[in-house]
Amino acid sequence: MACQANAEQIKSNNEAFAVPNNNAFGHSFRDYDKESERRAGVENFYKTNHINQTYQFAKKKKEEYGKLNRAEMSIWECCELLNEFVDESDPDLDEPQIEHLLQSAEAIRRDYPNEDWLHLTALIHDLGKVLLHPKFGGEPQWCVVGDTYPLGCAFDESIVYHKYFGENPDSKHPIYSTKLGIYKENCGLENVTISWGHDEYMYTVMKENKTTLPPAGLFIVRFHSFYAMHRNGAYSYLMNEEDKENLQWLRIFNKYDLYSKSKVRVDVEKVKPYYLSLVQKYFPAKLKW
Ligand SMILES: O[C@H]1[C@H](O)[C@@H](O)[C@H](O)[C@@H](O)[C@H]1O
Ligand SMILES: [Fe+2]
Ligand SMILES: [Fe+2]
Repeated sequence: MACQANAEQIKSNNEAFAVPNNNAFGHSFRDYDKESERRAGVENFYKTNHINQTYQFAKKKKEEYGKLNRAEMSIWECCELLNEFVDESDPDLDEPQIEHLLQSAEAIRRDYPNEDWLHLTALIHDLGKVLLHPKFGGEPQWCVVGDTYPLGCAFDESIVYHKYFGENPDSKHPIYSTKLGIYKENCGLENVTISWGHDEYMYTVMKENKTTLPPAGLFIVRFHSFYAMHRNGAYSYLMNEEDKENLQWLRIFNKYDLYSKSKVRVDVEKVKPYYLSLVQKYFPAKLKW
C-alpha cells in the first residue's frame, strides 16, 4: 500500500507548500497568548474543557456515541452539515468548517499528488465536529473541539492552558495524577483513553463503517488534536513502535491541517467530483453515525 513507503522520503521529494508566518489575523499560528479578536473566547473554551474532561466522562461519551445510532448519511452529506459551524477553540480560523476541510485537503493534494488516501484523510479529519449539530445532541464545543490529551494519567505541562487542570477532579486522583496512571509503559496509544471529542468520534465512525483507508489514515484522524504528543513529544512512554511509525505521517499531515487555514475559499463545486470519487473508493455509500 502507498502509505507503507517511507514517509520522510516522500516528504523530501515532494514538499512544496510554503508555511506562512502569520495566520489570517496577522499573528503566528497557535499563539494562545497574543491579544486578538479570538483570544478571550479560546481561553474560556479551554477553561471549561480542562475542568470537565475527566476519565469517567470520556469513557461514558465513547460508549454513548460508539453505538452509532444517530444518523445514516454519506461522507459528503456530513461535510455539508459542517457548513454552519465555527470552531471556538481555534485562534487561527473563524471560517465555517467545510472551508477548513477543503483547504487542508487541497493543500496536501498539491504536495502529495499520488497519496490519494491522504487527500481523503484530510477531507474527513474534522467531520467528528458534526457532534455540534442538533441531530447529534448539539453537544457543547468544549467536548467536541480543541486539543486532546490522555486521561487516567497526569496532564503534561505542554498542554495548552495547562493551569486550568487544577480544577479538574482527576488532577487530585491518587492514580490518575501519576505519570503512568492506569497505563503500562509503551502500551500503545490505542489503549489510552483520550479526552472526548471530534477525533475519537470520527475514528470510531471510520472503523465501524469499515473504511479501507490505511492504518496511518485512521491514526491521523484519531490523534490529530493531540498536540502535546505530535508537536511537543510528550507521552512518548505510552507509545509503541507502530505509533512511532504512524507519527511520521501525522506530522506531515499536521503541517497542512494547521497552516492551510486562511480566508481564501476553495471552489466546492469544482473539487467535489474528485473527492466523491475518493469517498467511493474508501467508504460505503451510507455510513452509520
Ligand atoms: O482549535 C483546533 C481545532 O479544534 C482542531 O480541529 C483541532 O484538531 C485542534 O487540535 C485544535 O487546536
Ligand atoms: Fe481537528
Ligand atoms: Fe483540522
